[in-house]
Amino acid sequence: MEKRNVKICWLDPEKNKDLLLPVYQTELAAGMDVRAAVEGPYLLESGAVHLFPTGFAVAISPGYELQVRPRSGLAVKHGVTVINSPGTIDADYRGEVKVALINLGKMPFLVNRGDRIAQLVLAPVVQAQLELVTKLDETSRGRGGFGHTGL
Ligand SMILES: O=c1ccn([C@H]2C[C@H](O)[C@@H](COP(=O)(O)OP(=O)(O)OP(=O)(O)O)O2)c(=O)[nH]1
Repeated sequence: MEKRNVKICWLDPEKNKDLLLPVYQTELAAGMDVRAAVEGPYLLESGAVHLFPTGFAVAISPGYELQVRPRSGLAVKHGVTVINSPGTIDADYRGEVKVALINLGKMPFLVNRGDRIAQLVLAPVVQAQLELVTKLDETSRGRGGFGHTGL
């Protein structure tokens, strides 16, 4: 599989030396699991949103983004997901990578330091070059959308 360099650094290496870098759990996994750098256990109440630290920053190649996506196990078993999924880490961002979780489940969810809370997917990006025109070409769909073909 094609690999692309992503520079990563701990923001406070001394404080975070107990944490592991994001890792692909299987050979062909698309996402690297990312761990919570919370200082102690954090209880995410039902219905609550919290921005979790990861303790690291990255530098991605131009033309790529890192997407912050939910882990399906957390979503299905506990209703815990990434509220802005897929979160976008821009190639020019040098701040701490953060994970915004929401607890859509009925029970509070405990996040411990080092828990795998989301996954990061490196994805290519193409910027749109907008061309302002007065009329668009016609298509058979036209303006139909939002279920106009039926459910
Ligand atoms: O889940 C996320 C989403 C974003 N970011 C960081 C990296 C990203 O490059 C930056 C800005 O994200 P975005 O463009 O989605 O946020 P915004 O609300 O539009 O803020 P800004 O005005 O800073 O672009 O915040 C994260 O750490 N985690």
